[in-house]
Amino acid sequence: MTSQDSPKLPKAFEQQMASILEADEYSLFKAALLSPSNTSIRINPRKSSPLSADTTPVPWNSQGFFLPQRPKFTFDPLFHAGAYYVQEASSMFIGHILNHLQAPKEGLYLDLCAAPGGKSSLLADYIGEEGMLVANEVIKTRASILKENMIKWGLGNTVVTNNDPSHFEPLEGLFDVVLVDAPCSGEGMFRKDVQAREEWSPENVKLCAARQQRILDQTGALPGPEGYLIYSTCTFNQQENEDMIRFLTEEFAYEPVRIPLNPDWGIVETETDTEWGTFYGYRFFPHMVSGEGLFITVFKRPSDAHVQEPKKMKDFKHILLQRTNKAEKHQLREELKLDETVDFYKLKKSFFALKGFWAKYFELLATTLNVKYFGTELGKFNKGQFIPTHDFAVSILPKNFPKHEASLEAAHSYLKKDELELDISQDGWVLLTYQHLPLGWIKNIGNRINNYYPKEWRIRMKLME
Ligand SMILES: C[S@@+](CC[C@H](N)C(=O)[O-])C[C@H]1O[C@@H](n2cnc3c(N)ncnc32)[C@H](O)[C@@H]1O
Repeated sequence: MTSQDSPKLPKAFEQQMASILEADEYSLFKAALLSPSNTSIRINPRKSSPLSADTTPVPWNSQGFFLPQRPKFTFDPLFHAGAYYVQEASSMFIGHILNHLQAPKEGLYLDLCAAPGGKSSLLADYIGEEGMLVANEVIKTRASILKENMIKWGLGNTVVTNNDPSHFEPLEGLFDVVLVDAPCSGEGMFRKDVQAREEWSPENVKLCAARQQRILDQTGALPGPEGYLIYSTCTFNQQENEDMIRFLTEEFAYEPVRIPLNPDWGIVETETDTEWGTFYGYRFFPHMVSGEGLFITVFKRPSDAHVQEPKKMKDFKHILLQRTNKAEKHQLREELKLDETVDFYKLKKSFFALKGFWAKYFELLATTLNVKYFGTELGKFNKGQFIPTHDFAVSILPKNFPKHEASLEAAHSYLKKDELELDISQDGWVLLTYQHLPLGWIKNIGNRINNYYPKEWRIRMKLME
């Protein structure tokens, strides 16, 4: 269904917005909310691929681009290679915030409400090789989607967890940046999502605000000294936005942070007076910005806030995970040509890679939270032969394997998990690439080429002629 199929907005919502906006502005706002939304993507800077010429840049994020129309992403092999993320433009403002804060790249970041992973992929880009991100999602099925998206993004700097915010309590003072992109009443998504309009009610706004308070109450002490908490919603009402600034600053010591804006962007700054000073919020209204509705605000912990420094554990006791021994590390480094900065863990027989610097943080997280994924799952040895995973194929780790560049047709066959007819001279594992980006593994066994694309990820839709 498109937004035009159901042009009605809830009456009480209209009244609420009419009290937030001036009368002449309100009609522009309503018209924008009932018009089709833009499509935008954020490119993966570590998997560069050519962009078509007819894109327009997102003003506040140099990796973001508007597309002239919405393509069928499913049929674009680069989408499956993790070359870009389809992300609504307003959300990309977090990149501008991080750049302005000069938040430490070698920091530990938490995205508390992370699925499907748009903002996590942005945080992962920002910290790159140096930092580590915990991308958490409380709903199990959504945590699986988050995991898949972070694997495709391929940076190997993320731990995906499936926990309630209350489970983070033992980790107070551990994080440099915490993002709470809270579940909300979704008013800013009305033009994209008709269901959001149908589910909206003043009672639901109240329920959402109560849930946001609970989440902030459980999260407010997680950033360490001079750490940041970024709170965002995709809704317009005061209860879920400015009232949360008041709540957080009543419960926890925080300092205000002001983010510079270019007036051409059309973003509205709001001021909320509290006992601790004036705090700033940033509102994205669809009639003023090229993007969906969003509210975002930034808080800074004082320098005397509680800090937690994990100690290196003598033993790492976990029901599923094990550290690797010297011989295993040596074997993996030799086989995969990975450098000394990479450390490894073992889950059953499969090996995972993680930057060694983060090992003591990871072990604390793994013994506190329900970890669904971390770093990059590399593969296992079977009778001395290394069997690589798909995750390794699409990761940015160096790969010491032969490559074969696929045509668009061959890439589609591969992604549908069809039988492949390719002219390949090398035997064994071969990395199939499209526009030089890895799509996954194939294996040449002489009379046949085996397709190792993950069954659960295969394209099921019929390709158009
Ligand atoms: C706005 S969405 C997150 C979008 C995501 N940050 C992104 O950019 O792709 C909010 C998320 O919060 C999760 N959620 C729902 N109830 C929650 C709760 N009580 N505590 C924490 N997260 C919750 C939802 O499942 C949803 O994935």
